[in-house]
Amino acid sequence: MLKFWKRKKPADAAPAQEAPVETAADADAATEAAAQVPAPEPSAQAEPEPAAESAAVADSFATAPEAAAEPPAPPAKRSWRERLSGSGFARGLSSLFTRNPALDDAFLDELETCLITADVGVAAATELIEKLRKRVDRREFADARALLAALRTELVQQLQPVEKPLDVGGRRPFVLLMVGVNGVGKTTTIGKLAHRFRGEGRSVLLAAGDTFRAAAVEQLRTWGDRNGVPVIAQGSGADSASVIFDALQTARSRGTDVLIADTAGRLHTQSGLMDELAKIRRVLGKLDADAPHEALLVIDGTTGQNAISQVRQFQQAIGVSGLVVTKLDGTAKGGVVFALAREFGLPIRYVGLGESAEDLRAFDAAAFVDGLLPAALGNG
Ligand SMILES: Nc1nc2c(ncn2[C@@H]2O[C@H](COP(=O)(O)OP(=O)(O)OP(=O)(O)O)[C@@H](O)[C@H]2O)c(=O)[nH]1
Repeated sequence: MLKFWKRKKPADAAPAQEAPVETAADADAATEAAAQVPAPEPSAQAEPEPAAESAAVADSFATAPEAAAEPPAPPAKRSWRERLSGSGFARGLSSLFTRNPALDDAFLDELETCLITADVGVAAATELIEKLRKRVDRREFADARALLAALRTELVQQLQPVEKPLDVGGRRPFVLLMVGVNGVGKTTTIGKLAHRFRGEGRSVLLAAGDTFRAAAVEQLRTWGDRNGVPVIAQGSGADSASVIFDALQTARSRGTDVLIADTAGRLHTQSGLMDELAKIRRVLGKLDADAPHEALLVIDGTTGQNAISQVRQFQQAIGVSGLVVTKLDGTAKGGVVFALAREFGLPIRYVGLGESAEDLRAFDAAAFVDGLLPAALGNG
């Protein structure tokens, strides 16, 4: 899980088998990789100590300085298609189009089933297929390749409204609250985000607000140490809102750019834990009426349509302002991204395409769709 923190020699870091640049998605990957060269951050020791800081907090800071001197080198980055080609969506479409099908009703029905099976959602899939069916009836497509190009355009158009990158530059500290159900990849995403923001030359502070799971604080500390990022913690069993409040006070006194607060994973049906999120928002509001500036809900991309009810419940509890969809590599079907976009229109800030730091990508609608579609016909 921690493999992305291992430092690589420059020769090792070069992409040994990088696919040739073939789409906007891949070109973007290269640009992002270049932008990820970490900039050094002033040592945490050199900053003034905050006035009121708990012993646990001071202890957390003591672990950071050495790592801060040597930020991790950027590892090789793989293309969106490489990461997404194993998804149910990509495999389904690929097997459908590679036999160069005739454009008849049976084919359109199969395509519709393929989209529904890939978690796009029944309403979205039906609507899309009906649009294509009308165009097939008007004989607009010469062959399956032409239809695939039209499908690509439709899919990109569906996702473009939610392609809204997160700008953490407007506030200082910019407070990011991470929420989500158990095991979706929240803590991993925090590690990746810390790495990303450090790479942009920003100072970062982590708040160990997951006081429910004993190992969570240690997990966060490990990532903090590796990235030269201090962690505010009070040990397990502490009040999550109090830890995050402490952290915001510290971030303000230190002039930190970004505060990322972890919270315990919770089932969206656990009302007590959902109430805790509302409390965190209230408590933060005492220091900064607008905090958190982003409430990021992390969704496991393999979850399927259950993701919809998760968003609904977290929306009610805390007011989600952005989404991260993780684990879209591997067994994820991929279509849930379209279902989420259609249902909520919430910005999809990032997607997780793997376990390494560079696999957390700023969401890019065209790159994502190109990664799902068969290369041989439409966009190879
Ligand atoms: N393949 C893949 N695995 C991921 C991705 N993001 C996270 N994971 C893995 O998902 C697992 C769970 O991640 P955590 O970060 O511990 O999840 P969490 O949401 O913090 O868990 P709780 O604290 O129990 O709520 C880990 O094995 C991660 O490596 C991703 O984008 N792709």
